[in-house]
Amino acid sequence: GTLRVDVVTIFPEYLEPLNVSLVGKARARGQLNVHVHDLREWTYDRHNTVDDTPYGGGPGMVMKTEPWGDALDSVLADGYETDAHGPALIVPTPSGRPFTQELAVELSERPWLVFTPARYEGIDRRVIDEYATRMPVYEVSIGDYVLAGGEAAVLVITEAVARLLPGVLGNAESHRDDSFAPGAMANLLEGPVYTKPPAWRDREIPEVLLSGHHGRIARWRRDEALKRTTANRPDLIERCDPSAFDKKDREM
Ligand SMILES: COC(=O)c1ccnc(N)c1
Repeated sequence: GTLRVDVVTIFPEYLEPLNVSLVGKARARGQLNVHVHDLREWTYDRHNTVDDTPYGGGPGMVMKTEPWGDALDSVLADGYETDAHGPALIVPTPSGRPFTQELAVELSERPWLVFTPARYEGIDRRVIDEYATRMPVYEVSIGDYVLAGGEAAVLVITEAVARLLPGVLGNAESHRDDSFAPGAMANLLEGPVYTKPPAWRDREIPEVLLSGHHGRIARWRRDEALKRTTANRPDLIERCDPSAFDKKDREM
């Protein structure tokens, strides 16, 4: 089915990239419906105020409840079930759960994602509490760093989810060997890749890749993946399951 994505933001122009490339094609094919809403449409004062100083003091500003409540009620007014077929609220925040390929898969199986990117200091907690009574709320971080707003995270999450939709990625198989994809490659980074020409500036292709020997090629790729994971992500190494590779090799 079609995935519906709604984004409520004070920077609608930031989401323009969702109209191009992979996500743009998925939209054109009707696999994805993206609606971007300007939060300021739901402000009624002269300055279109969306934030205010934090109770309890402290730096920065917090986004106010009323504009969000009116905006989300309007977005959800299209009617929705409150079960697995209904919308989920996705709140990008540095204090959220880590966004992973596994979470991307989980979100890609839902019919409707409503994103509420906010400024760094966040949205008044009562907004999340209010909508958590009607739908699943995913507070999601795309990494251990702080952004000025959550819009870039919406682009990241939407792209990671959209490419998993059936038919959106040309080669359906390419999910299987993704870094982090479940199965033998779970928790392993992909190794080096090569294509024509066979020689470039005196640099040639590893012989094994030209051998046509699929078993040796798979083993070489596994070893290269293990090398790269050890180098770049030692935290993943103890989680990966090399025995799964042996099974895969035996199949070869
Ligand atoms: C304002 O949002 C953020 O700064 C943010 C959102 C999601 N992930 C992050 N690492 C930061």
